[in-house]
Amino acid sequence: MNKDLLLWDQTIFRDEQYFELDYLPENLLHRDSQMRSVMFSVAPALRGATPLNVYCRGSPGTGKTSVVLKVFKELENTTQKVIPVYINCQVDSTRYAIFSQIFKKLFGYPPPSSGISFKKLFSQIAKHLVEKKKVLIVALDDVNYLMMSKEVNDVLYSLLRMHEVVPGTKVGVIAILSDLTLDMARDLDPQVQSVLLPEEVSFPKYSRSEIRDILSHRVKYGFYPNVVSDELLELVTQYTEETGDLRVGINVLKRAGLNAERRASKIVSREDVEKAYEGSRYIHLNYTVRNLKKEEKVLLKCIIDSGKYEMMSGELFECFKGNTGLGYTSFYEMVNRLEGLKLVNVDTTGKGTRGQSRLVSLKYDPKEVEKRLDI
Ligand SMILES: Nc1ncnc2c1ncn2[C@@H]1O[C@H](COP(=O)(O)OP(=O)(O)OP(=O)(O)O)[C@@H](O)[C@H]1O
Repeated sequence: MNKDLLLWDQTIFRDEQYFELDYLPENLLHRDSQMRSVMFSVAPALRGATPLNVYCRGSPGTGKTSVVLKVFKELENTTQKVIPVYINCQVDSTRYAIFSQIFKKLFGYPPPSSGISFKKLFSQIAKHLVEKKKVLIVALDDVNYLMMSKEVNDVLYSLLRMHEVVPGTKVGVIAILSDLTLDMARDLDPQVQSVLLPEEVSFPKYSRSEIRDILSHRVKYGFYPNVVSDELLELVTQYTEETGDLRVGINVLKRAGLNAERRASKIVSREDVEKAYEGSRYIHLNYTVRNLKKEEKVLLKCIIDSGKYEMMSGELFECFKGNTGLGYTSFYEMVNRLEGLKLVNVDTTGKGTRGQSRLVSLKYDPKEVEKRLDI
């Protein structure tokens, strides 16, 4: 028997949980200052006072959710006075749904399925907080989903002015935003802004060496020794840096490991990684396309329909204008945003005025983009 081959009951994974996307690492590398800032803002709650509100801002896969969940875990381990509630706004995207989740966390069961009015839901939550002397902290992850539906003002207003309706309630909000074209300071009603006044915590993209550090940690604990060479770790790092999203690297490692196992190999090969990347790179595409505005999708569709997968920006603008009725400023902003999201490349070597002769090209296979556009 070839001893280099894996037996059917053997595995190269020491612990597969290190490659799960919801795995919360014990140590969040390179996010000390963000951890400190969020902890500092919520610290007043430990003393029974109202915490500062926080606004975490950064592109996808830069550790925002992980930092907030880590702080929540610490809070729950430290005190009974604070009730942290994590809301995924993509799932719970209305004020009623969000308050139902808060109710469930406070009481341990959901509000009656027969349905109660929002007013009643609100007052039961507030009453409970006052009676039990608890401070409520609500994390609104992917708050852009509330901003698109304009629900955000109602949600924040209800949370942050709860103390005016029911004196004695203490509530803090942590808003997490990964759509960098939106801005809480600009896109909220002035009345809401005047009560939110958040501490902004920014999450820059990880540098190449930071990505390498984080991924090598996963390799060390997730695989047995020598399964992934340094050279291949570098390749995965490079792929991850191209999308700027750590999820891609983590998923490439997992898939590459599975590819190796399928070949009954005890080590991961370059082909295993390259094949894995073909699947994993679309994680970023799925996430970003889903969050685009309709007009941005139209812009991508114009490039796809041209059949060339790249277009001069003047020509692209004509198509965009024809389909949306929007002007050049919106177009210019959207192209920049799509570039920032790493969906298109913009070649700025052209000589035209106001960037009219920039070459805009798709970074992904047009067929893969089109499948996800949903317009
Ligand atoms: N500093 C870090 N150390 C270790 N793992 C990390 C770190 N930052 C992020 N990760 C991992 O990367 C993945 C994405 O992180 P996370 O969900 O926190 O990012 P995010 O900024 O909230 O993304 P999004 O905006 O897309 O929701 C997770 O699997 C997480 O475990």
